[in-house]
Amino acid sequence: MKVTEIFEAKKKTGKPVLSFEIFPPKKEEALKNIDATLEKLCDLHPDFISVTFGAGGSTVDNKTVEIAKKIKNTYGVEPIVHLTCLHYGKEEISGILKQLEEAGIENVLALRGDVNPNIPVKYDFQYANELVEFIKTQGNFHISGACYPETHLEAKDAITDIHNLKRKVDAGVTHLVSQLFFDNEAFYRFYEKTRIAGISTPVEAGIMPVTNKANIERMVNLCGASLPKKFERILKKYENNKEALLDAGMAYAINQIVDLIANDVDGVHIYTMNNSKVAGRICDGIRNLI
Ligand SMILES: NC(=O)C1=CN([C@@H]2O[C@H](COP(=O)(O)OP(=O)(O)OC[C@H]3O[C@@H](n4cnc5c(N)ncnc54)[C@H](O)[C@@H]3O)[C@@H](O)[C@H]2O)C=CC1
Ligand SMILES: Nc1nc(=O)c2c([nH]1)NC[C@@H]1CN(c3ccc(C(=O)N[C@@H](CCC(=O)O)C(=O)O)cc3)CN21
Repeated sequence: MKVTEIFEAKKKTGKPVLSFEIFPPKKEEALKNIDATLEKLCDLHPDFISVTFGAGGSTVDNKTVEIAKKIKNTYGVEPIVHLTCLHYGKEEISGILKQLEEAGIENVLALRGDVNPNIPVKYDFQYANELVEFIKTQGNFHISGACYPETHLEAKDAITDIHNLKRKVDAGVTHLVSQLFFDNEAFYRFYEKTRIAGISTPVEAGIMPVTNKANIERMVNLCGASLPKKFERILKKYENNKEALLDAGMAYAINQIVDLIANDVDGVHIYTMNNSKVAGRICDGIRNLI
């Protein structure tokens, strides 16, 4: 099923779409555990699960398609396959799309991807909208894209970023997933701007539950998300108490999601990142809201 159809069906129920994100583990050992993780995540009945793509290098070692197939065929959940294009060329992307078509996987998330200084850039694509245009020529895929409630770090300003987002939507993106954020007001302001710009696709809110301080700091540096005062106080108070920080992080994420749902958000995308325990705790907290 295409993601657009999932949004249409969910809209009729008055409930938001719920999705998770996972990554193919790098270590052989973790790869063995992925089945147990997938089983637990799929037991929570998300509407779809997105699977990240390597930053670059060999497409042969890339486990993304294999994991997406498992999500679809073994667990009956719809997968979305991320595709990044800075470090891949047209032929490689085309090859992966062929594999997806053969596997009956219809949904992709077209990303430019982060710059990896250790891998040479291929110059077939510079921005995600170019990847979207290329995918359009390669088959009948539903294409999702990323968006930035607090503006992409490399963008000149917020207006330019929204104009670039509109270009990406005009190229064929029909669903947006937001970068992670901790301040819902920033998301609401951004959502309004997308409507003013003439973007009418559903926008899912990206929520990253705090599991440890180092991880959050790394992600905040990479994404440029602002930290509200009340969130900073939590991080500071519990930075040396792993269990307490996890409890507080769960409560914060659940609180954010409850507020988003109360404000009729189209969907919530949880950056669960292979942590089924965290996904389970969050779903427990919102069981009657979704
Ligand atoms: N779930 C995930 O894995 C997510 C990953 N990301 C990462 O965020 C980064 C950016 O990816 P995308 O949003 O796909 O990139 P994008 O190509 O849509 O935008 C990247 C930057 O280039 C600008 N830009 C876009 N199109 C342009 C054009 N045609 N001409 C000039 N400037 C343009 C944008 O304003 C932005 O500053 C990547 O590193 C991606 O991997 C972001 C969100 C979620
Ligand atoms: N700029 C940007 N790049 C991204 O890759 C990205 C975003 N933004 N925004 C949201 C999601 C969140 N992402 C994440 C979040 C956490 C981990 C993580 O916990 N990684 C583990 C293990 C990594 C591994 O084994 O490969 C870690 O401990 O760092 C990974 C990707 C990827 N996404």
